[in-house]
Amino acid sequence: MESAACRRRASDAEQSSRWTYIATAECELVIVKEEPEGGQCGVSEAAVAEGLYAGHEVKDEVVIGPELTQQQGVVFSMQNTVHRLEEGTCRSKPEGSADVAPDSTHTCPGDGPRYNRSPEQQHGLTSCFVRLERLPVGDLHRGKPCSSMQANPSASALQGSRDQGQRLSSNMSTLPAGDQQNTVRRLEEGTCRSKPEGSADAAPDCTHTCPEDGPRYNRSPEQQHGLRSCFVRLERLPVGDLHRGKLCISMQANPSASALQGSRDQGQRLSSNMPTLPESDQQSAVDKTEVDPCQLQPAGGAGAAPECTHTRPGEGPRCNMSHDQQFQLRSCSVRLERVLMEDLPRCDTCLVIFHLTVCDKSVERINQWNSEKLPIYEPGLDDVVKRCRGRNLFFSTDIAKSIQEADLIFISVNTPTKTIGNGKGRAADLKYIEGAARMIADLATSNKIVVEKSTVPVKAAEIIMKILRANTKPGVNYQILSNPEFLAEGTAIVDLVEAERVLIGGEDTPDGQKAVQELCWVYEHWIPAKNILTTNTWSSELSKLAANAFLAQRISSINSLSAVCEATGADVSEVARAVGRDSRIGPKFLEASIGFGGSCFQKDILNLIYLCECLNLPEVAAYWQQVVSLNDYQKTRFTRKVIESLFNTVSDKKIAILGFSFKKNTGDTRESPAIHVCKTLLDEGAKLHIYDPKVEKDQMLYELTHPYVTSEPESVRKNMEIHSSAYSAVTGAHAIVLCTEWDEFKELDFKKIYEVMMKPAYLFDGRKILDHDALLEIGFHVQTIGKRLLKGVFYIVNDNVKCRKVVQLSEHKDIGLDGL
Ligand SMILES: NC(=O)c1ccc[n+]([C@@H]2O[C@H](COP(=O)([O-])OP(=O)(O)OC[C@H]3O[C@@H](n4cnc5c(N)ncnc54)[C@H](O)[C@@H]3O)[C@@H](O)[C@H]2O)c1
Ligand SMILES: O=c1ccn([C@@H]2O[C@H](COP(=O)(O)OP(=O)(O)O[C@H]3O[C@H](CO)[C@@H](O)[C@H](O)[C@H]3O)[C@@H](O)[C@H]2O)c(=O)[nH]1
Repeated sequence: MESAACRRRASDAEQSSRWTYIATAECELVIVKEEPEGGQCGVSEAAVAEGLYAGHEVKDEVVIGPELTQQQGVVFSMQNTVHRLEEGTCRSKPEGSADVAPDSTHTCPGDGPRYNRSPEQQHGLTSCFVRLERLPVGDLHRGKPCSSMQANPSASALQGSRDQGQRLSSNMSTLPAGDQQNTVRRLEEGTCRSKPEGSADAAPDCTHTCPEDGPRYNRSPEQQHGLRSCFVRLERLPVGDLHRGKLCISMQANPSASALQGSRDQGQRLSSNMPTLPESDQQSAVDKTEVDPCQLQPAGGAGAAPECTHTRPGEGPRCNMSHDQQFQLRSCSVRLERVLMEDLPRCDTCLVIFHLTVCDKSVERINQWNSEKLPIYEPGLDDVVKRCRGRNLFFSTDIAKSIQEADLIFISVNTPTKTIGNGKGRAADLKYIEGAARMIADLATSNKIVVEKSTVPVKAAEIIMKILRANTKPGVNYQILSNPEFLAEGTAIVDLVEAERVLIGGEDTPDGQKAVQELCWVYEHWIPAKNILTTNTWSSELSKLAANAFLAQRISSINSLSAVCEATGADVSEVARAVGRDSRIGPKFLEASIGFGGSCFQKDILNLIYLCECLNLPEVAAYWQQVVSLNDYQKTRFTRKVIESLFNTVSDKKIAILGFSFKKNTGDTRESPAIHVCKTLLDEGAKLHIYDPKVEKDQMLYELTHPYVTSEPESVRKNMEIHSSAYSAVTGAHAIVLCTEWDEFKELDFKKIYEVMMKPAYLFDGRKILDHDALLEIGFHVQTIGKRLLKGVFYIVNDNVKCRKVVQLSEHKDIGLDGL
């Protein structure tokens, strides 16, 4: 497929002409008007006239020359900004503007008159849409050319420039877009290895920590200060922010050249009213200002402006503001932000700039999302919700309103395995997807991009498409995209913020590709463009199922080998390490366990199997079926080992279960292998004492008394006890069965535990996380996955030499000193 940058240009070019920014090699930015039908892939006549493009010439008013390269990507990333401008502009009346524009072609929704603006006024406005943003985390370590950072645009260079934002990024433009962020890192960490003008020679006392060789140069604080501006990056504002009409008042002001003169740190200058706030609050300040800029009564401001012509409803009086005050407000509304190095790894900005409303038809869930105790446990999630809820993140059951207001709608509803009817036990139940699509069709009143986020069988987007397009209202168009989610529970935030890849599939039509680019643009706020893959819709849907199938297949493969290890004396961890060292195989997802769990793997492979059966591909279906069957075998094999080791009966024995969630760092119990273990032991008459750091009591009861698990829920309730600590769960137990790899289990005092258990004390480590030698030494009988453990007995040979005699632990007999 052609590059995203090029496609974006091409799709932009299909629309009417618009403004764009072009950077010159001399670190100047010029605004030119782009004439798509004349230019090739975005080069305009004006740009050629400016001498910006070697090899391009104008013939008969048509630009002839080579296709633009990726280098211009950043330039194009600003186009939407500008585009918006022209599209909606503000409804405030700019000074000196004509009255209500009779010929206004503005398409911004909502009421109120619009005003003609002279090109100059529009130019002034463009700077409003510019936003300085800190740079995404992922790209920081590459150490690309420093030379572009030397330039510290002088005050005079800024004079007369109305669009300071552009100025600031002026020296970036000579680098390919993708590399500009790397530049930034160099700056602060090591500074540059290029010799800045007027600097001392290689710094003897250089304390720079930047790795790699080459001399470094001292920079005066001034030079360093100057460099700071390099951290600033221009970005267009997100779609969601643009229709709200919040920015109007603050956009009138166009700070004068003199206001800029003498400022070395334009970034700060632009956000001049921010530094007085604690840094962490600067963004909220921006929001607050946006919420109601017009009603601010600035210190020293005149009273309500009598001639105020703002027409937005529901607003109080507006205040006259001095030029300076306006300048301050302006920078607020525009959200010019200083780039703070310490912010970089956190990616707050990307959470702040989009307005998200999460809707669920479950009132209970939404209430939980709006409460202090969120409905799920996920590391880091509380912080994110706390920071964003009520600002740009909202949880609501008002689905109608949310659908009507949104530009993009993500369908993220559940897609469980069917439990009845055709395809029962394998096919995905798409009733929730269908329900969501019908709701959108009923409620939408404007164009929507509908994004299929749920994991679905191939061709599910067609169902959504059919429903939406069969119910389309006049003036409402839909584009349907597939954008599967690859995050894993327990690491969800990191997986989202630093996604290795984002996959977007769309229709291969101009409108489809335009929608794809809109979504790409959203992700590009924090994901490097090279990590965003675009495909057709069906490839995207299938890739999600395939990814999960591959991951699960690796686990089943290593689990199958764990059985071989136990039978032969090989150690599955060593085998996994050796095999995973082959870069073609890789080390991840080779951890043998009691079997994979979670709401996705089994469901999605079954889904794939069903698809293969429907496509009359029985051999392929059988291949993937084996991954699930092996997983069942592994769970059964482990539980059987527990029972056999305990003299083949667990009836009335007290068994402590450590861990109930399907993996560590989540409270999710869906398809947890612990359920299988517990069910089997309960069926055998055991008394279970369960502890999990994050799973609630009710959730365990729900899972173990579910009709799929037992026909005697009362008996289950009687035979299980849920504990709030591992120590209380193990007291008096015959055996411990560790089902989840929670880190805290590694820290337990097993000597203490051994003391309070029945003897012989058995421990079954289903996750291979404990120190088995130490446990054996304490006296435990230990069994684990993929390794035959030897019971060792130490005895004193002389004063300080310890010798260990090993005895195989296969015969279920307690081995004391007499047995040696
Ligand atoms: N959980 C994960 O880690 C994960 C990761 C990747 C992909 N996925 C996929 O994402 C989808 C959702 O997974 P989940 O774990 O969040 O499921 P979930 O069951 O926890 O949540 C789905 C929510 O959708 C709500 N819902 C259903 N129909 C609705 C409608 N018409 N309107 C509003 N709300 C509706 C339900 O009330 C429920 O709260 C699934 O397809 C899953 O395969 C999940
Ligand atoms: O080497 C391994 C890795 C995992 N597991 C187990 O496999 C299950 C699934 O783990 P993981 O994949 O880490 O968690 P999920 O949240 O289920 O995430 C999977 O399922 C999601 C939903 O589709 C996808 O988005 C993710 O990419 C995919 O990893 C858990 O029981 C793990 O204990 C192992 O037994 N051995």
